[in-house]
Amino acid sequence: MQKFIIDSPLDMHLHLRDEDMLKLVAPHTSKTFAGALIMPNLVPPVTTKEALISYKNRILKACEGDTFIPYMTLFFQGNYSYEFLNDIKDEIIGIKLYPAGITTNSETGVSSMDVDVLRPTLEIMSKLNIPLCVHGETNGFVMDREKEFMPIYESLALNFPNLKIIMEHITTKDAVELLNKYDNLYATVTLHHLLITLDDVAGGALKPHLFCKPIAKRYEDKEALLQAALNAHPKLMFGSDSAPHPKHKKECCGCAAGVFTSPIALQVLTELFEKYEKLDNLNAFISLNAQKIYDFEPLNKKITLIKKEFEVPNIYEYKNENVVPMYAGEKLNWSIESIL
Ligand SMILES: NC(=O)N[C@@H](CC(=O)O)C(=O)O
Ligand SMILES: [Zn+2]
Ligand SMILES: [Zn+2]
Repeated sequence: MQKFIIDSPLDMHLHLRDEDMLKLVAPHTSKTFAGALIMPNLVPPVTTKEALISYKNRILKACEGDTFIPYMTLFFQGNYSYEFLNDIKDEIIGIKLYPAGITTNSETGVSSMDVDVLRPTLEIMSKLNIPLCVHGETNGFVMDREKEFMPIYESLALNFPNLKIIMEHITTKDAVELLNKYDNLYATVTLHHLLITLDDVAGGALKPHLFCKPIAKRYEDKEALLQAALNAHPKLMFGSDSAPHPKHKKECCGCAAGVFTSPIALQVLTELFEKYEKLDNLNAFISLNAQKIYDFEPLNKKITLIKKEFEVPNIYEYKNENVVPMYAGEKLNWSIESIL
């Protein structure tokens, strides 16, 4: 096959940051994606209606000229009232919960994952039909953090059967298996976790641009994620978790966690699904599943990919900001031909 059309791609887990970094990275998503779920971990995090609407407007401005919907999220706090959530519910697609200190800009996240502590807010969310997106890691041993979080997902799923729970950026076989156990559990998976294991990050010379949370795991985990994605598991959505940090914060002592993949995501996914002869499932994985899970209005943006070499730039820059993409300087087999 020489050409492939992706219908209304959606990125259901995206970090756009703010100010010049927002202006630098947003167009890399808004040109080629129909919409994206925007993470709220700014400094300070997005916790008020005012902050949310003004952030949405800054995003729309950074994406000017593109047909693109930013689906906004609120940063979970245990003290949101029914009135507050009822008032903001039409502005948001979900609320993102971070255990405190577990990842970039999560210091003000929740300090307890006890269901009874979280119950008041989660009951309001169930009633108002607001999905819960979760960064599911404990603070245990780094390779076991997601696995150790599985009982927490189970107890959330059991205690709040009417709450849609999205396990964000899953990285383990255990999480894939849990998807099939509870009706109200869903998940996103990134591009990089379909491609790399811990070996690619730290098995040879350390690769800071592949360092992210949750850390890439074992071969069998990658394999389970890949099979679920290639077969367009109906409860799994594409969420790039494209998480830009400036080069000096990646290539240093104390490397920030996050992989920047927005400019290469569609090309690499096409190559991957083609390699396994699963291109027929790509539109479900990258768009239809999310539309069903989140109940979207119909979308219409067609991206034509062509089998033609694309050399990934070494760095993207705007004013004083810069960011190094995954596969910097390398050649990909597919390029974006046109956008309609
Ligand atoms: N994934 C990451 O490694 N980093 C994300 C935060 C997150 O999604 O956990 C970021 O905001 O930089
Ligand atoms: Zn996260
Ligand atoms: Zn993220």
